[in-house]
Amino acid sequence: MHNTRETRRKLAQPHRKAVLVALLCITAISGILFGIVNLQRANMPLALAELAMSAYSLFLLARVRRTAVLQRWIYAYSIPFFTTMMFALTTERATITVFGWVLLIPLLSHLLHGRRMGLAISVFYVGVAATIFLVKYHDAPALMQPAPILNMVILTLCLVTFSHVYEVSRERSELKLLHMANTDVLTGLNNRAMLQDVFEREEARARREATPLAVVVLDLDHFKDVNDQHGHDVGDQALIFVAELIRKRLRKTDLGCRLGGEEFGILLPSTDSRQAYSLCEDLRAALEGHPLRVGSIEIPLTMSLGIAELGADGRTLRALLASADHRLYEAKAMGRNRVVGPEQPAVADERPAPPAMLDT
Ligand SMILES: Nc1nc2c(ncn2[C@@H]2O[C@H](COP(=O)(O)OP(=O)(O)OP(=O)(O)O)[C@@H](O)[C@H]2O)c(=O)[nH]1
Repeated sequence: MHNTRETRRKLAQPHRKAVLVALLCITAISGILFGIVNLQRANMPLALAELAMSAYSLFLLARVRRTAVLQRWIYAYSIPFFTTMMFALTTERATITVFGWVLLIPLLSHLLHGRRMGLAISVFYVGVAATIFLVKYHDAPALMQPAPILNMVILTLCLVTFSHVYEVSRERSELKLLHMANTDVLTGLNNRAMLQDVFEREEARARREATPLAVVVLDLDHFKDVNDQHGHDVGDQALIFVAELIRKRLRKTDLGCRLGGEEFGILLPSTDSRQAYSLCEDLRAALEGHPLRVGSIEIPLTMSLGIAELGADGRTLRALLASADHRLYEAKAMGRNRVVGPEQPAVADERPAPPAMLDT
């Protein structure tokens, strides 16, 4: 249920903001300096464009610090900035050194727009700059030699490539770190931090769309005995086995996680407590019917489950986990290997107690 595109955007936001703020400060100062120099050289169109870019940067600087729509302001800055650069290249009095600024485009566009849009913007503006260069200097024999042209082409290609590789690798590393921060190392399920994140999003959606949402807490019965009788490694295998069972049974929109120890949590969007009960019963019966096999031994396992529903049991994850946990302990108290939900209070039933070997 993880939206990678949205996650990438969120992860990149602080970097992009920092780069944009730094750039706006540099543009505001250098716009004034170049504006003054070009006024003295009587290059009015360029001087005015530079002073206007400087004033615009100051205006954006006041906006971007608190904006919730950073990407729009990034476009609002980068496109006029790169276009002004192209305009500067076309002016009669611009010296050849102005083309040096073009080398900034691949770096800035990747830092501001990410790998895809950054590459597209780089290729477009570098292409425009190359065209201006050829139109302007096609009859300058000193420049139209293979060596200077090769220098410029290779230097530009290097900058486009390095900026792109850097951005791709930064994105991958951040996604990997985020995945590690949200994953339980032993079982590969999500952890409590991820449950909190997803709960906030799903609770807002449930409120907006008036749909139900259920939270389940489940705990292995007499798990201490598994560790004591078969060792900690086998206990770990049992946890992985149960995690796999949960993973297989859940929909893509559900979220299974390990809360800690032998306790697991499940978030079920668009699911009321009756539907959650049926899923929990399936899980309970599946574990009861499939003992863990380690070599030639079979280790019977059972679980107890408690269900809470958004609204009736509270609106925060803490309140829902507390209700589900409370019902889980009712299930334990009633003999274990059972499900207790708001609609199905704990009552003793005819189901056999968990395997005797684990009851020792
Ligand atoms: N192998 C393994 N054991 C763990 C892990 N985390 C917690 N445990 C063990 O899980 C056991 C939990 O024991 P208890 O809290 O007494 O619960 P229980 O034996 O399942 O009893 P009930 O919950 O009352 O049915 C302890 O022995 C912990 O050491 C883990 O990551 N791996």
